[in-house]
Amino acid sequence: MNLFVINSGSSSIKYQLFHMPAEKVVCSGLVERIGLEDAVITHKVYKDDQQEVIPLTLPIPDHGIGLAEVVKLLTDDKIGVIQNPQEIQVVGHRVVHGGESFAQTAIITEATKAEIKKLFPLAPLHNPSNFLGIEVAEQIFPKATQIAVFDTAFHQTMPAKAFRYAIPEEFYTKLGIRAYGFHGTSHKYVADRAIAYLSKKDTNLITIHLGNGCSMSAVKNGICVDTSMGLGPMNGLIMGTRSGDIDQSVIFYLVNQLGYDLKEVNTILNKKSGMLGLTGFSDMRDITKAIELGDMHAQLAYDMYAYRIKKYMGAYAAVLNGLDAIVFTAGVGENDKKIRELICREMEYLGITIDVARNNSSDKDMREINTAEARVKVLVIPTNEELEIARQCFDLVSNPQPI
Ligand SMILES: Nc1ncnc2c1ncn2[C@@H]1O[C@H](COP(=O)(O)OP(=O)(O)O)[C@@H](O)[C@H]1O
Ligand SMILES: CC(=O)OP(=O)(O)O
Ligand SMILES: [Mg+2]
Repeated sequence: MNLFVINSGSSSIKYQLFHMPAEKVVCSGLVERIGLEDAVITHKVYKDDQQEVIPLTLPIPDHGIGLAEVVKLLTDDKIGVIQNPQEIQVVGHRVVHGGESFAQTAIITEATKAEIKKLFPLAPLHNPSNFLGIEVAEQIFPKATQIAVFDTAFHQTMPAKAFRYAIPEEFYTKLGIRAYGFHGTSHKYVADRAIAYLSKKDTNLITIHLGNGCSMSAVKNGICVDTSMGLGPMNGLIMGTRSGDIDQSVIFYLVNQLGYDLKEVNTILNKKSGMLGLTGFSDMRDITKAIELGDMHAQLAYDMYAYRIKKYMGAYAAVLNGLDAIVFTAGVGENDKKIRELICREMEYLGITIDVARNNSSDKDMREINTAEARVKVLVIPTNEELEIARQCFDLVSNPQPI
């Protein structure tokens, strides 16, 4: 079976074409820096264990144009891997917000699309591009079964004491206002790998997903018990362009005292804050370069970013009542050794110490970076949301659920 996975992030589109059930990757790619002048598509074709890499640099203003370019590459006369879009039987889509309607992966119907659309206001950087991806894919692959895999699904196991807000009861019961959590596909994928690696029955894990969006989860025996994002993907850690936790008074002050309207405040907190607001750069690679050039704003932002994560680690170690491993994943977590070092500095009390040489290794595979004597394993596990999505889609079409 040819199964194509589309993962639209806030700044990127990742995609992979799999032969299932063998999980063989036929081609994969990444459209990065969407919205910037120098967006890059890196398309990889795998043939007989050989890899051909095709890099293209072109302006890509939005996710729709990005996806159209990807489809051109898939069906290209010379480097294409399919001749006809009808060769794709299943398309798996990452959908960020599924609310309380979707604790499981779902076949996309008009009703599913209506639910996804209803949740646009809660995930404005994501659900619209996920939805666009679905509509583009329905046109390009009209014969394929389209399936949605939700970021929120993994977190549906959180207990009410973790997901409820202390606001009047009816806001939850009538309006569904609660914490949902995001990046669930990634947290689940790396947690499952960590558990297999630890080969231990009872496990307490903290998974730390640091991409453009960032979140952390406390995972007990493979089940999510708490996570840092909330009603929408704005809460918790400092991110590329999102503030993470702030005192709600900031919003009232901006609106009531300084005359901002709520739309502006939303744009500020979602798109102009986080590392971008503090430094002028949203991409961690630009920030580390600025630090090397002596930029004090960049250094402070970097310190704040690490400090916020450290605070959540303390909270989650308490929630879990113990810790076997912490896992770093996603663009920043997998690649930025300095941030891992800064986060784990002075954490001996929790049993966390990093081995400098192991942390500096440029090995791309899953690896352990703690010192030999450390009580807690510190793991770097490359996330693979696309593979996790492919597995869940394959399971669903192989064992369809009664409706
Ligand atoms: N070598 C690197 N060093 C530091 N940060 C990196 C590196 N490579 C990628 N990143 C960071 O990873 C981020 C993107 O992560 P990713 O998980 O792909 O994000 P998303 O899925 O949210 O678009 C970029 O913003 C960049 O800051
Ligand atoms: C939910 C979220 O923040 O996703 P991403 O990191 O892909 O932007
Ligand atoms: Mg991502």
